Amino acid sequence: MTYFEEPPGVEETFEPQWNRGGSYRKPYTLYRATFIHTPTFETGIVISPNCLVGVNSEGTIDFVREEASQPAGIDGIRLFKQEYTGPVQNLNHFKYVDYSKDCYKFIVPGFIDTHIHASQYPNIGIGLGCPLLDWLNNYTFKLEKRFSDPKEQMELAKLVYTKVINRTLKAGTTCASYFTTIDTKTSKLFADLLLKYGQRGFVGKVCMDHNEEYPEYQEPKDKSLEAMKDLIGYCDGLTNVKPIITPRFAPVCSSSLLKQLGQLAKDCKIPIQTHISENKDEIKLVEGLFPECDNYASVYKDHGLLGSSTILAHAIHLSEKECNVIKKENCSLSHCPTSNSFISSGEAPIHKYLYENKINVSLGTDLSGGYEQSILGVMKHSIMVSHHLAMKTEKSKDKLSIHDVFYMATRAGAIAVGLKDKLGSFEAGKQFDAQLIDLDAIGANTDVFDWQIPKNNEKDKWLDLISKWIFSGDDRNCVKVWVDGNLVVDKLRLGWVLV
Ligand SMILES: Nc1nc2[nH]cnc2c(=O)[nH]1
Ligand SMILES: [Zn+2]
Repeated sequence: MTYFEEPPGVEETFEPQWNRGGSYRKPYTLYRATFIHTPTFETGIVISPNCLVGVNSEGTIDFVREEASQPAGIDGIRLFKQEYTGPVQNLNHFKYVDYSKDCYKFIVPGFIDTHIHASQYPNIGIGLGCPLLDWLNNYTFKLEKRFSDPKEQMELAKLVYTKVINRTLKAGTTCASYFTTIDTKTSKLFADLLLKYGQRGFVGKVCMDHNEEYPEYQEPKDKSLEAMKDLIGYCDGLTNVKPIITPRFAPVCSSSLLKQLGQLAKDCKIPIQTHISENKDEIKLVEGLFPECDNYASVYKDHGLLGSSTILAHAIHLSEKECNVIKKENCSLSHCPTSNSFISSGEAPIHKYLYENKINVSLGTDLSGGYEQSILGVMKHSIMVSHHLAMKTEKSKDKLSIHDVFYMATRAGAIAVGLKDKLGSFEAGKQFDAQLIDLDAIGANTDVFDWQIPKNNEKDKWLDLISKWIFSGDDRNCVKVWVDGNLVVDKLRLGWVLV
């Protein structure tokens, strides 16, 4: 038997070349650490100190042994090997990474951001105080249009898309459902960059053919459909980078485009993302444009765009009738509270959607309506917005809990992007998409005092630490990130820099 225990910081580095068909094989790796996840909505947060997780060369979790009783280090590994009955035939060479002795470190699933506009990244923090429709016309369409300008598009796209992928990855986002722009060439470049940096992602070339307020930014219906098909072909055969059909939102799409996109999604078995019910003026606009439809949700339903692979972003002002349609169609919502506050769109009643309507609700940064690139920040803001809602409604049950937001950031996200069997928690058969959190990371804000350190698996103390992480932590606490078992961010490695 050979094994090597590596000090934190000198693990394998990411080599992206296998993504388009290379043959790199990772060593079988055993991770020992405190693992924290929400396997189901009902279970709540499960904390497993001294847990042993085996990850095979495909990055798939081979087994999870909770509260492994073996001693850490070589003795434990010898014992483990004797007892191993998993599917790997020849477990002679493996790597062993042990974080269990460090009480400030724990491993959580990678975050899943279910609504983010990659092209809007440069506009973070810009446009404060502008309501949605003005914000789109004054800031957003202008920036997105530049990605179609032959004079600057490739340079601009490379600059912006490289930054947004790396910023989100280093904040623990292992998978995201992106909007790009109406431009196909730069959307393809975006797919290439996801592959290059190793983030799992959905590429949504924006489809819109009816932009009355800003006619310079739209494209003819047939061109939009052809471009979408072109992108679908481009992503064919890729495992971690997939296309997603993206009618921007009903006000800028003709009925015919919506219908044909619904059909395309069905024919090619491709997921769908769009916006819904974000702003009251937007809702009035939709009523005027689609008088034959019952409500905003019905516009999408009547055009064949609702189903279990549909992500609807914002959903702040839904009627009960619309909630019923969304539940019946098994769609997921993406809650974007930082954006809803920044553009002052409203406070979505997420507790009600989760517990009464039983709709799957995930989280989105919605850059750059949202100013927060990290899902950890969105978790914090979700709770704060729910407290404001509860003060307004005088219903304390409107408040979201730590468990709710942890679940929404991980498991609910996996359900929303159609990867519930593959991502979102630590179970045998799932991919190892994970982040190592260090509350004692260099430069971090999270001060943990002696009496706050959990001993003997004290669950309440662990929950306090998780709460401390959500409220006073940030991307500095996320020190390593794995996608498919590949280490794609390693801030413990000497010389690590953000691209
Ligand atoms: N927040 C937000 N809402 C939208 N509705 C339609 N397009 C957008 C967008 O880019 N951002
Ligand atoms: Zn959006």
